[in-house]
Amino acid sequence: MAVSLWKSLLQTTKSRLFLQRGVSLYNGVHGFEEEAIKKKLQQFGGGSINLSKEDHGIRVLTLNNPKQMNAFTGTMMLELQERVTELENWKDGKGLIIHGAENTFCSGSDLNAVRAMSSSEDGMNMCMFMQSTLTRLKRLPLISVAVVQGKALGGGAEFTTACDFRLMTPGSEIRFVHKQMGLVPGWGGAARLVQIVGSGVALKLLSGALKVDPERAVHLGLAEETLPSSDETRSLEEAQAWLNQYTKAPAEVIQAVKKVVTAGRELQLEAALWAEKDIFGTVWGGPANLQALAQSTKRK
Ligand SMILES: CC[C@@H](C(=O)O)C(=O)SCCNC(=O)CCNC(=O)[C@H](O)C(C)(C)COP(=O)(O)OP(=O)(O)OC[C@H]1O[C@@H](n2cnc3c(N)ncnc32)[C@H](O)[C@@H]1OP(=O)(O)O
Repeated sequence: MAVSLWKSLLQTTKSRLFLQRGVSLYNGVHGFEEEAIKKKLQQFGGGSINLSKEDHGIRVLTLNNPKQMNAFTGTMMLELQERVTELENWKDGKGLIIHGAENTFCSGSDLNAVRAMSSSEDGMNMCMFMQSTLTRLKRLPLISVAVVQGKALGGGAEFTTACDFRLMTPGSEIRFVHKQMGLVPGWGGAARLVQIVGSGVALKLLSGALKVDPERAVHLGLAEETLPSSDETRSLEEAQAWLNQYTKAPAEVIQAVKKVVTAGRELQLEAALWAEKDIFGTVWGGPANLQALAQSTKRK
């Protein structure tokens, strides 16, 4: 009796904690010194992370540092955390498109910052900071899609895996170049890659630092499809049309859909079932549900 009570309390706590916004993956117990790393990252400026205005429940996040092929500077890492917080508080959101400025996705960490932060302490803190931000990004109750134009290298390749889906433009490539730098992914990219393509394919992509073109990415299940256009504006429009297929419903329904899928992916079965029950309770008898019940029983 006591064991089952304890177990059920643990499941509830896990499923409730999981649904909370803004929860960092790491804290002082893990040796994460968030304020110290923020101060350090502030020293490596350049570029920005821009978030467009809402358009039919969809916003566009742009990695904007074209002079360095959209490499992530320290201040871009800080701005990304701020934008994710903004998105967590976006009540009417349904979808998010992420792309890089000037027709390339992202060439990973800014190597100038990496060189200046080569101590183990800095490396671990940056790794925990980015893992935490990208985990929050992946858990957003929005359907997210990365539009890969040009190159997504190193941390850029990892970033694409923090989106629900990837669409690639002709001639683009995703490449986990970490091995060539004597590294492994540290932004959570390896763990997510295994979830997306399985451990065998992930092992090949990482150990071979393989260039993954759109055809191969679709074949491996890493990307959904190759967009027809490589032109920046047109490919964004095509991505928007692709995403529209999955966002045609009120925001609270789309958000609930994403939440049950995230729970199913991240929690153990019983905790996922608890979470699903809680999420189901937010839409049962809600406006969209009542409206659907009042209409025809035929699903077209
Ligand atoms: C911590 C490790 C890991 C992680 O976070 O998980 C990383 O991500 S480390 C970074 C991994 N990325 C790379 O190693 C890519 C390095 N860059 C390249 O291979 C090439 O630049 C390119 C992206 C293939 C583009 O080549 P090309 O079209 O020939 O352009 P240029 O090489 O002339 O680049 C233009 C300009 O951009 C600067 N650049 C590119 N990438 C970075 C970067 N990651 N950090 C800093 N700067 C970068 C490059 O130096 C050029 O600058 P200028 O010479 O001043 O014009």
